[in-house]
Amino acid sequence: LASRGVTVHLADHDQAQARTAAALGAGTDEPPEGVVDLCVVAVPPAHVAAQLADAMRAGTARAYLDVASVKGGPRRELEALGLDLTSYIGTHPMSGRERSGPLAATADLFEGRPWVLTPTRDTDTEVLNIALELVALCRAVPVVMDADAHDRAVALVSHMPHLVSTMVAARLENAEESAVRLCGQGIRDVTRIAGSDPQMWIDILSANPGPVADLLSAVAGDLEETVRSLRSLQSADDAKRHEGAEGVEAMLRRGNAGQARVPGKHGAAPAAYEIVAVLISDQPGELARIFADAGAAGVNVEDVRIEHATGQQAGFVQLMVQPAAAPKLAASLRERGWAMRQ
Ligand SMILES: NC(=O)c1ccc[n+]([C@@H]2O[C@H](COP(=O)([O-])OP(=O)(O)OC[C@H]3O[C@@H](n4cnc5c(N)ncnc54)[C@H](O)[C@@H]3O)[C@@H](O)[C@H]2O)c1
Ligand SMILES: O=C(O)C(=O)C[C@]1(C(=O)O)C=C[C@@H](O)C=C1
Repeated sequence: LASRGVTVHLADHDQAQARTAAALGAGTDEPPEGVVDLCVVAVPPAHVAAQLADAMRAGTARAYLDVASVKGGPRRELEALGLDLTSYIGTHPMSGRERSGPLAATADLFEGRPWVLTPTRDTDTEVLNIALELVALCRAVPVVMDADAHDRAVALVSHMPHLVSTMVAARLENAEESAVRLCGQGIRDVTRIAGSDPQMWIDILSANPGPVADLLSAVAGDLEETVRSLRSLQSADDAKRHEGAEGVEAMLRRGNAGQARVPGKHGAAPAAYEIVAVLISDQPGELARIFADAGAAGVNVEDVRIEHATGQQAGFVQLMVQPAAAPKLAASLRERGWAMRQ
């Protein structure tokens, strides 16, 4: 917001956090002089209602919103406090980090991501419009939903996956070092969010336990079925092994079908890009150089992933490009001296 010319006043119960955010260019930690247009509350879900109530009673802003990961609970808490909620709208940007605090923040975090807005019949149109302006300034994609429908949806796409990631990561806790050192990109993808703050997630899960328990129980059913198939694969009997393989294959194919439904950039269907993998060293400026060389080759890089090699000052950059452009890009980069993965 600050980079788009909005005056942002930062406040936090831990002053050092607001000061750090201000030092990073996110705004000022000085309080505003008068009433502001919009008050954005971004505190752990259990504190949202109290924080909003304080701001509303102090007449801080013309409109109020929160960004908590759950919507039904905070709304009901606010209603119980007897506040006038015409100036409030509950929202949730569907993008985040597994680390907390201003040092983990990035200015482009919400670009192209859904941002849920949960207006009710009581919400002022002016307040909804201010929220839409915020979403547009952050270059996110607004999605209007009912608060409880939102909570059921995020149980499926965020809360249950968080627990499954956590359980996979938990298997590593006491694993042999000789096994853990082999961690590749697959397990990094599956476990990244398991590094999140447990207190924040206790708040989130406490506000949405039923839908998450139902989904986890369905996952437990799939786990049991897959264990049965794998046990059949261990059998000496051909027919049983065949049955086991069919069971595992059916599970893997269901996974393919679900994964294909995960939206790509800007909510569009995932594009089928070709990957051009280039070896880079951990030197400053390597990425900039490779992007400049891709640009010089006249190829648009659609997406990028970086794979770090354990214990080495090197890694692979996966440049995702339109399939037709991949051979041209690979040839041009090779010509400019880059080492490519075949
Ligand atoms: N991290 C994510 O992935 C993500 C994504 C979308 C929404 N959210 C939601 O955003 C909110 C903030 O999450 P975050 O990841 O930015 O956390 P964070 O830990 O980075 O920031 C929370 C801040 O709130 C402050 N704080 C805590 N209690 C407070 C209180 N009572 N009064 C004032 N300040 C208080 C903390 O000092 C901290 O600076 C949460 O409601 C979370 O559910 C998080
Ligand atoms: O990618 C992350 O690190 C997240 O925290 C992401 C994520 C998610 O599940 O997508 C987690 C919780 C938030 O409510 C919104 C986003």
